[in-house]
Order: sequence, then C-alpha cells, then structure tokens
Amino acid sequence: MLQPYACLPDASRGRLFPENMSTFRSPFQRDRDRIIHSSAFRRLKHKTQVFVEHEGDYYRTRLTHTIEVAQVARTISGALGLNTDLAEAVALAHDLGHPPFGHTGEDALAILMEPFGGFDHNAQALRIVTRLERHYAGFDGLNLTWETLEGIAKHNGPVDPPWNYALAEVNGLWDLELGTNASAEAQVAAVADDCAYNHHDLHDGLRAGLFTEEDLCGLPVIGECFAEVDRLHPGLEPMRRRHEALRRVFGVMVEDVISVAQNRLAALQPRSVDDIRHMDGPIIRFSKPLYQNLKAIKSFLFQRMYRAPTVIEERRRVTKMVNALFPLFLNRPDLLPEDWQGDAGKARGDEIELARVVLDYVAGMTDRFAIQEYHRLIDPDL
Ligand SMILES: Nc1nc2c(ncn2[C@H]2C[C@H](O)[C@@H](COP(=O)(O)OP(=O)(O)OP(=O)(O)O)O2)c(=O)[nH]1
Repeated sequence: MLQPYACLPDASRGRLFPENMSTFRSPFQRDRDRIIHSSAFRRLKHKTQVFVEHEGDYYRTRLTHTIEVAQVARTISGALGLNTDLAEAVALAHDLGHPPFGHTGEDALAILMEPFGGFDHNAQALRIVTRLERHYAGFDGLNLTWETLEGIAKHNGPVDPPWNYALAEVNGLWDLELGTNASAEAQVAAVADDCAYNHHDLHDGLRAGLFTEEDLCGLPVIGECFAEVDRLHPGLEPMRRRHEALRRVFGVMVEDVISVAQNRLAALQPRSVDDIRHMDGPIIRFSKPLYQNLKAIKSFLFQRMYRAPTVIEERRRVTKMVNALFPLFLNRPDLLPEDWQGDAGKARGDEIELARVVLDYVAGMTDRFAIQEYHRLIDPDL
C-alpha cells in the first residue's frame, strides 16, 4: 500500500552497472541485503557509539545503534505508506563510514586529512558503497540503486557545492541531484537516527552512572514520562521504571514525526517522489516544540555524556592512537597489509591519492584493531 509520493521499486532509476532483476527481491530489498552482507557493516560491531568498544558489553555499538535506527525507520515509513525497504537500506548504510572511535576518530582524521581533501563519515559511507567493498566480479562497491545512493548522500538534506571528496566522485559518474531534498524514505532514516540515539544514549548514560533518573526528571519530555510511569505504576522496581519511562520518550518522538508528516502530506498533497524532492524543506521532521525540547536533551547529553570527564579521558587516549597511526602508514606505506599494496602502489608519487588510500585503511579499522595495531607498531603500554 505505497503512497504515490513513495519511492516505487518499479520506477527505480536502476544501477550504474546494469544487472538482471532478482527473482525474489525488489531492488531496494536487494540493496538492503547487500549492505547487510558488506564487510563494513560487520565492522560496525566493534566501533564506538559513545563508549569505546571494550568498555562494556551492555552499551550500544555502531551496529546495535544502526539496527535500532533501521527498526524506527521501518515503523515511521510503514505508518506513512512509504517504502520501508528503502528507508531500512538507507538506515543500515548511514553509519558505515564511521572510523574507529566514532566521532572522536572522525575529529582526529578530519584534521589529519585537511591538506588532502578532508574526511567525513557520511562521505566515507558513500565511498565504501561505491568503491571500497570489493566482492563482486563486475564492479567495485555494492552497485546500489540510484535511490539508495541518493538517500545515503542527501539524508541530512540537500548538499551545496563544493561537494566533499566522495560526493564529487559519485556525482561525477551519476547525477544524484544533490541540490534537492532526498526522498521521504531517506528523510525518515535521518530522523530515525535522532530518535534512536536520543533514546539509547539516555539508557547508556544512566547505565554508566554519568547521570541519574533524578537528573533526567528535570528535562522536558523525560520528566513527564517518568511522572506518568510513577502515576500508573507506583513503587515500580528501578530498572523497569527506567525502561517504561524511556520507551515513552521514544514513543513521543516517533509519534510526533508521524503526525507532523501526516499533516504536511495532507496539506501539500505531493503526487510523486519528485514533488517531495522539490519541496521547500523536509517533509519528515520533529514539530517545532519537540525540536526545542530535544535541543535541551541533546545539550544535556553533550555536557554530561559525550564530554563527561571519563569520556574525555578516553577521547585523549584514542586520539593519540589515530594521530600516530595515520602518519605512520602515510610515511611507511610498505607497512600496509598485502591487499592494500595494490592501491598504495597506484598512488605512489601522488601525495593526495596516497593519503586517501591510508585514510581508507585507517578509517576502516575497528576500535580494537586500531588499538591492537597501535600497541604492535607504536607503543605497547598506552
Ligand atoms: N555529535 C556528536 N555525537 C557524539 C559525539 N560523541 C559521541 N557521539 C554520539 C552521540 C550519538 O549517539 C551519536 C551521534 O552521531 P551520529 O553519527 O549517529 O549522528 P550525526 O547526527 O552526528 O551524524 P549523521 O546523521 O550520521 O550525519 O554519536 C560527539 O562528539 N559529537
């Protein structure tokens, strides 16, 4: 029961390298499956969401975060009559480009790559799915449909020139119409990301003892959710109380997005996905009041969690590792593994190209592999 403004699989603009249709799966289901079967997807298991991978088995990793984003994306897109397979595919791919140690690794690599064209996890995701996965006989990358690539490239909104390194390359091969909105499905994946991490970072921060339920009760939305649980279930055991309250916070976000979209779709009556692409702003977003409340929650999380003293200490340690690994391989490309020597050899004499090869290798590392390599090659004691 897809709406006319959904991305219809039969109307897909296809793949850069033409392939026969799958017997059992639509093009977007096939994209989703290729993403799940990629090496970069498996590596998300050992990459930081907020806490470095080895800090505790309970906390979210980039993989469990991604699975939660995909689940929310399916719910929202299904409720709106959008293509759930495409929303899921974009959600599953959205963090593929995260380097080891998440945003901390990204900040370090962005500085190191400044002289060589920069680094950004969204750009890197696109590079992975178009170039770095090398498992198919006929092409590099996953040969995803135009719609999935468009979604990965524009899920955070239209992109103006100058485009980053990966967008420029992909857009040179295939016009992704970067200046327009993404499909509603890709917009759903972007908002599902916010819903997922606003919810699970609260859980993980509580679990880590970075703040308490009482601290959260002073925040908009969350305070009301705890009050409702206390009213309905007085004396509830603490962990159940927490779960009940935070699942209500999740519900508030998801219902808000769906209701804003339903109202806007009813008012604007888009007849096709191209109408969505050319609208003034995104169709999928939080209402203004909830957006303001979420800003307060995000700023609390930033201060109390993403920049908590223990997290800052770990940031310092892992930044030191990235800052040492990247220049080491740049100066000694012979230390790269055998299967990277081909690319390094082709880049010889071209400083920018070699830096990109080294970047692809270092950014592809998991947290634990980066730590292991640092200990092996640089300092066993850090
Ligand atoms: N923004 C930000 N997030 C951080 C930092 N440290 C840890 N995190 C965590 C908090 C969230 O769980 C998550 C947010 O990052 P994502 O890559 O999922 O979303 P973001 O909106 O930054 O990027 P994207 O939508 O993928 O372009 O990372 C940090 O220094 N800055």
